[in-house]
Amino acid sequence: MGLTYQSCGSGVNKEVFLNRSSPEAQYVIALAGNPNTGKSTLFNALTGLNQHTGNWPGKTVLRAEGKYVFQGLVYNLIDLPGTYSLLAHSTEEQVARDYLCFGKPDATIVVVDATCLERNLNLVLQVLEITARVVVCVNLMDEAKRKNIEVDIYSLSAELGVPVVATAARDGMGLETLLQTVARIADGTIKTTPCIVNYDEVIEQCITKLEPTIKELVGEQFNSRWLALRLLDRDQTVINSLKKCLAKGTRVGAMVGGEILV
Ligand SMILES: Nc1nc2c(ncn2[C@@H]2O[C@H](COP(=O)(O)OP(=O)(O)OP(=O)(O)O)[C@@H](O)[C@H]2O)c(=O)[nH]1
Ligand SMILES: [Mg+2]
Repeated sequence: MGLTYQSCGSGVNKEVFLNRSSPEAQYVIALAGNPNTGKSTLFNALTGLNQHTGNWPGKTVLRAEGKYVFQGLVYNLIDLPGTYSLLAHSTEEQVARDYLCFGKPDATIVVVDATCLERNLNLVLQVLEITARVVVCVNLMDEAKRKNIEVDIYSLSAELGVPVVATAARDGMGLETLLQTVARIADGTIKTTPCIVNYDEVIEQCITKLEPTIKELVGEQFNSRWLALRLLDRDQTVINSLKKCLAKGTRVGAMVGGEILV
């Protein structure tokens, strides 16, 4: 839709085109979710920046970065493009997926739409396959209320094995609780037990065979189960990103020698 550096305005971080990690930040937090769930609205509310928002999908094309301070600590917040999956069928999906896997954020907020939870939970499960450091943010609670939709936050949290927080980002509702929860995930106070998809026996056997070799190659820094699944998919884009990451020996998303890794 022709989103350009100029059209993004001064609020959007230049990181969309040039990655600039805030050196004083203690933690890096990623914002993921389906298109149109309010990620950029949340990003703007927390950072005071002006990332593109609107009620059409696909506004955030590449990732943007800002920061916020909570209880004296600085958090770098990364607004990822909206995606329905992380299987890298599009640039947006690849940007989001690579950031979650190779950028190794300290916590990931998955923003879901309270009015169509079922569709959104597919992505939540995919994110949980990559990282356990997740907070699910059930946004648009005001819309859900208007439509008489009730969301059982406690049961959802119990089923997913990660904290779930209800918000209406446009009105600032629930943001304090969200920040508290994200802080506790980032500093390791909250340990999650994410719901992991179990595949057919033959696939699980292949994962078991592949994982030790992957761990030998990448150590504990990346999720070997998820990498095994992608290798079984023969996903060349993951292999390419992993090669880049290992060659640079650092987080994807970091600026190395003037080059952006994703
Ligand atoms: N009613 C209501 N509307 C919201 C809320 N949060 C966001 N919106 C609206 O939802 C629309 C989409 O919000 P965005 O923040 O652009 O969504 P996004 O997830 O960044 O979308 P993509 O960048 O396309 O992935 C905008 O019109 C927002 O004003 C909320 O809590 N309640
Ligand atoms: Mg957006």
